[in-house]
Amino acid sequence: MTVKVGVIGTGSIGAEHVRRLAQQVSGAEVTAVFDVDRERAIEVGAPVGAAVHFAAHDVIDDPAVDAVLIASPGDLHAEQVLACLAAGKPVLCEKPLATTAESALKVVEAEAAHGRSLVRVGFMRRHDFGYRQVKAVLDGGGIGEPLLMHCVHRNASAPSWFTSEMSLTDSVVHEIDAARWLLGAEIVAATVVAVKSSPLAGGLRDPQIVILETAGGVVIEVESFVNCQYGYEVRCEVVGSTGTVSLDTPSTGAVTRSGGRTQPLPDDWRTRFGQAYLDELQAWVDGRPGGATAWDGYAATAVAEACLRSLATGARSTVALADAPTGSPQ
Ligand SMILES: NC(=O)c1ccc[n+]([C@@H]2O[C@H](COP(=O)([O-])OP(=O)(O)OC[C@H]3O[C@@H](n4cnc5c(N)ncnc54)[C@H](O)[C@@H]3O)[C@@H](O)[C@H]2O)c1
Ligand SMILES: O[C@H]1[C@H](O)[C@@H](O)[C@H](O)[C@@H](O)[C@H]1O
Repeated sequence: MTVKVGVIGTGSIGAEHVRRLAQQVSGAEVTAVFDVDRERAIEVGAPVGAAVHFAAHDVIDDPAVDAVLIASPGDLHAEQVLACLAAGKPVLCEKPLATTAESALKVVEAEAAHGRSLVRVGFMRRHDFGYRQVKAVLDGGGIGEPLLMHCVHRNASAPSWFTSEMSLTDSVVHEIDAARWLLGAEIVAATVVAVKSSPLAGGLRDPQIVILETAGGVVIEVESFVNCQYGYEVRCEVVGSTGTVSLDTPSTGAVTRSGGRTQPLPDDWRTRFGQAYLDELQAWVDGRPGGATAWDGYAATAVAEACLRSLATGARSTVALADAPTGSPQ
């Protein structure tokens, strides 16, 4: 059976998802798209034969759409996911699920009322081969008891409209989700530590260091540097009671010759996580379990909110998650 997908938002990642769904994911086709930038929607949707609609709800209500992928700006996600749930359609929502914990919780509650899993959140690192290897070692007890975690998340440069807050809600939110998933624990507190800003960061607080704490006392230290200049780099290391496990930058194409060794770096998330996005889409279309749930999206947003409070005040900020509603897929 072919899953007919409607896509809302055909910007950078929306266009990539449309292309993957149409060309690389088996059992899927893109039947409808919408973007407020109509020319962009036509440019992306027409080559794959999708109907180009005039509103998001036209995509959601289209009888030729079985499932919806949302890749619009983050502040629209919760409302659009709620509309998909009202129509009873499965939805893959790009991160973040919502920009406030309150609106994310409404999504969790609306899904629970359906009593079945309809929402996936695009935390694609859960599908990345390297991250999955780290997870397998941790789950197998390969390093004993996890004690602390170091994370590095660097982008070569951020767009002009990027803010210090977005370094937390757009970038660090990936580490928040990855840490929760890898460690199997909720994060209970966040502290943003003031560090010296790069003179090339255009006035942003950049880099930033964030200290997260889990319920079981594991401390996660995250560096987010969105104007590091040199390329895209995502790394992490979990230190356990009997060893460590690390995710390094994939080292394909390293050149060793007289004078030294050079290793190419990905330009950005497109190249570094290309296979993870594809695996995420294929798993979603196949209806396979795994991937981030609405609850995961809610928890990540609640922790990101705590980061924002800490950024504003300089103080440690605690996270108080609501009780999961009955029937909510975890
Ligand atoms: N998982 C990842 O690694 C990853 C990577 C990139 C982006 N994202 C997320 O995907 C989302 C989109 O990011 P992007 O980089 O593609 O941004 P973008 O600005 O390139 O694209 C957003 C698109 O949404 C459109 N849009 C604006 N208002 C809309 C509306 N009301 N309805 C429909 N479309 C609307 C814009 O015209 C634009 O084309 C963000 O939430 C971002 O955090 C995730
Ligand atoms: O929206 C992007 C995307 O989520 C990338 O995966 C991340 O590395 C960037 O920092 C973020 O700005």
